Amino acid sequence: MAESEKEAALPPKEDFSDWYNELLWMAEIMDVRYPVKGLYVWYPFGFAIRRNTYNIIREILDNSGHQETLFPLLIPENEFMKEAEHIKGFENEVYWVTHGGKDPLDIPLALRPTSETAIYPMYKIWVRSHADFPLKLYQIVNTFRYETKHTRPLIRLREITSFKEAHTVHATWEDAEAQVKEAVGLYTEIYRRLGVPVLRSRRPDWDKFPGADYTDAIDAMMPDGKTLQIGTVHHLGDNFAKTFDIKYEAPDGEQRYAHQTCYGISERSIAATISIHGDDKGLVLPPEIAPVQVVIIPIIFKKGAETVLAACKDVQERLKKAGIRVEIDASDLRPGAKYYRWEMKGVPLRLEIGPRDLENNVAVAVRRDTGEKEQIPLPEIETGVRLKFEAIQKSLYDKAESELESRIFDCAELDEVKEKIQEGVATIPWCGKRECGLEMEDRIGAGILGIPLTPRGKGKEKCPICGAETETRVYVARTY
Ligand SMILES: Nc1ncnc2c1ncn2[C@@H]1O[C@H](COS(=O)(=O)NC(=O)[C@@H](N)CS)[C@@H](O)[C@H]1O
Ligand SMILES: [Zn+2]
Repeated sequence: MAESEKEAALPPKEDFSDWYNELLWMAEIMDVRYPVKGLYVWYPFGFAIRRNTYNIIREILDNSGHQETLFPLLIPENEFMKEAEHIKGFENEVYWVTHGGKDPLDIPLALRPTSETAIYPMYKIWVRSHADFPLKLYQIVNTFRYETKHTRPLIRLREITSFKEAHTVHATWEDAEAQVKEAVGLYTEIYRRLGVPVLRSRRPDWDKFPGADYTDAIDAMMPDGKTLQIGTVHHLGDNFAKTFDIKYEAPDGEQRYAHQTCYGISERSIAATISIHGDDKGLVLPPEIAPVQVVIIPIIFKKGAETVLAACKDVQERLKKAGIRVEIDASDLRPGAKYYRWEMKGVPLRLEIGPRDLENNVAVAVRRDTGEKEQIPLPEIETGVRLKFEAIQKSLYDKAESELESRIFDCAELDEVKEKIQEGVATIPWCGKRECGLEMEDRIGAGILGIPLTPRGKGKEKCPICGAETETRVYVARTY
């Protein structure tokens, strides 16, 4: 567990990078002191946020026809090296196991960077007929990528500890396309539950997943104006089916290659949530994922201390019975120090109960996100707290959404794009030709994020590189 007192003070959020690093420690999310670069340790409090977040992900996947499973971590080299594009995309990132004890392994084993090459040899055995479709499995595992770019807890790890990967199989390309659309919708819903508004776009061809026909991506806007890729959905066509010989008997008796998709989310989901909602006092957590949803602070004076404490315990019991995660802070810290500690941990609602409140038969509810104070009659405490949670959830999302919208800038030419991506995401017309796209990236010094899935074109415009007429605008942004 972390030291009792945190000496350092949390930097202001506008120093986002320092704020983020300090917060992970002061709110006890992840400990970065593990002696392997890119590998970090979950504190129990952070792990509880992860558990609550992934319960939402499981709920949404399980309620949309997915089944959870678990495949091995180690992938034999001969399977890993089967799909050319996939190899090219991952050969510099994959870790290899070469020995078992003192014995060198006759076939080196890859630590999964993602699990296509672990799963698809099994899909080849399992898939027989169109009646087997749609096959929609997912797993939540750790994966390993030898990232050479700057590693960062929750954002860019070498051991991705919370990699949710779904792998689906369908009869036709169109069925797989429909699944991609469903997955994009599911990811949008997952992030709405986390209070995180997202940008959805089709990655340019040169930035799609290795071995995919195309990649649709979900990006969040981080406080520093850079975007973070917090989910990706890939249409794999029949590329992997041909490589791994995944065939099915069609209704007409023909043997056909299957069509596939895969889509992933990692602990970046938590990075985005704490970064977008946090403030100068620390975490601000959506109630649904807060490990502690309510903290009760007894306001104790010499006289009547017992009565106040007993009332607090009663409120705690009632809230627990209502399924709410609630603590009482009856420590001998002065109230201000208590508020500081629980605000750092993002507890959505504080209930203050003192002798005068008992006389009025109320508790004073203080919202973590707005600081707003309001009395809740004790007889209705359960309902009152639930209503506060709903108000907090809505307000977090609405605030983040208007912040995101205010940081999307429709630009007329490249110089304006260069300037605006310092603050957020720019849109600019693009004819769609590769050479124009690459030239544009070169001139701007930042990447094309993608073509918005909800078009943002403004009628007929000109490609800033070749002048061709186009109705498409693309997102351009600095990214993590
Ligand atoms: N090093 C990393 N650390 C944390 N999250 C990562 C890392 N690399 C990728 N991710 C997250 O994992 C998601 C899925 O990764 S991916 O490479 O785009 N896609 C796949 O691996 C596909 N097999 C779908 S599961 C990404 O959208 C990104 O949000
Ligand atoms: Zn062009």
